[in-house]
Amino acid sequence: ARPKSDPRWPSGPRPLPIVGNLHMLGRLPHRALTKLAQEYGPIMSLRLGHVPTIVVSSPRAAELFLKQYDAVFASRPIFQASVYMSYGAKGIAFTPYGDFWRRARRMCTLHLLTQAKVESFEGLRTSEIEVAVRRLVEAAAAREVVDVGERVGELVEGIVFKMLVGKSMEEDKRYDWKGVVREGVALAGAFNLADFVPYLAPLDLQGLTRKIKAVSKAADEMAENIIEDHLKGEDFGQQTDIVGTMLAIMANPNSEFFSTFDRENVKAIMLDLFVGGIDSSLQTIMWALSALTKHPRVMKLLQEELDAKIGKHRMVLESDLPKLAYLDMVVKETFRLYPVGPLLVPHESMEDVIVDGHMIPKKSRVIINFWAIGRDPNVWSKNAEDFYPERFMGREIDVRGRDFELIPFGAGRRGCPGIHLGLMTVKIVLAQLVHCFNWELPNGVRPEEVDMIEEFGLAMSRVNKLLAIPSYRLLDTHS
Ligand code: HEM
Repeated sequence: ARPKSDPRWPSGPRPLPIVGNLHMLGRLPHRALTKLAQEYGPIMSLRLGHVPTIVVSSPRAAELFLKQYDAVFASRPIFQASVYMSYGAKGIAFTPYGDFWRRARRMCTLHLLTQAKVESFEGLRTSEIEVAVRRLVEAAAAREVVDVGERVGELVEGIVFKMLVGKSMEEDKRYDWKGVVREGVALAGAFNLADFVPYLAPLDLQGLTRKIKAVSKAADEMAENIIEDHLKGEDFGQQTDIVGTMLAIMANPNSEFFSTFDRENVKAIMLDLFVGGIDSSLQTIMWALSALTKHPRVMKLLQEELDAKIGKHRMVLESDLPKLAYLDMVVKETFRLYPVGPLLVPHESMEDVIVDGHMIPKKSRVIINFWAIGRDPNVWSKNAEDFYPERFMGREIDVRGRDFELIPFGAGRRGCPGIHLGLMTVKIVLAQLVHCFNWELPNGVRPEEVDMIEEFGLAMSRVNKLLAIPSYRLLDTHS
């Protein structure tokens, strides 16, 4: 089908030969697409290279694509990154809809990423957080300027890695684990020309495919080692970490997942959990801390809530989290303004379908611009650009994919299966860092000067470091 010739194909900017509208995306595609949608509407069409693409930019339109017609749009396009990093799309996140994807995802939601499984790691989180807090107390005593991202990075990587594979990255000197995961995330999130103009793929003009191949080789060796270490472990079957649990389920003849997945599937699923699980939580915490540093009024209110509900004589416990209503609003406001997945992950249609009067052909790519929705004054009123957590007061708006004005985890069949883990990590780490420390800006930097400049990627991050001097604010033995 040549969508252009169908009058019901949604309107959009005129494509150029070969590149289509790719050249219009720039370094910050979520912003460029938001501007274009202001001209062409909440269901707009583009041609990215050769690929017919629909961009969705309002809550109502998102609900059509992710709820009403979710079954049609629940597939994913295959990217160069999925070919090499996921063994030909054998994982979850970048795997087209089908029987395999359904079973892999079912295993995650039934066994690996359940609320109960997430809660079972409370002890691990507590001890990792205590180590990080202790180190920060030392920095505080020395009035040290800390690179907040580095500290939070170590902490979150430590927690998630231990949960996934049962040990820390530092214990295993064979690889630069962090480097591999970080590079994998960066490459999986890049717009690769080869994904849009197939006949240019062999030229690899941006050099991305070469880099993808190199990092997948390292990731494969790492994954092989993790699997072997688990299978050889004397406690195989008793291991509680997520990879150990997965391998035990697959080896159990009574499990519905017995012999379902081959070695490459196991590695691909595992790598998806690394790529999906670490940076998303880490960058969300960084955006929240940056916004709080920039807005001392909000920081003060959050610390007052922590003081009132917990008191200055102890650290935050996970069981305190449900009592922290203002923290919940701060986290929602962070997701709204600084979503780590501003365009979620691309979807692909599995059949021709008419949505809201528009004919959308099979194999169209669908981009949900949640960044545009989060900043739309028609949805959030005139102060949409302000960091103002109070906007959620008394409003039943949830992040779990039910309320389409706030979908940082996506929604529907492809919505994030790691949502419990993500929310838990973000909330407990953020609460603890704000409860235990004041964060003062160094060298006379004023709060309003903290910049919020973003870099697009699979997990959108700050461009510049956040530097601050912690000072301990609890009245206990650490001081
Ligand atoms: C703050 C934390 C997180 C955020 C904001 C987040 C956000 C997202 C988003 C936006 C998507 C795509 C949804 C769509 O396409 O409609 C997604 C998918 C996914 N996420 Fe997360 N995520 C987070 C944490 C996690 C964690 C902790 C894990 C696992 C360890 C995880 C694993 C995945 C996987 C496997 C998918 C692919 C699902 C599929 O394609 O079926 N995420 N996430």
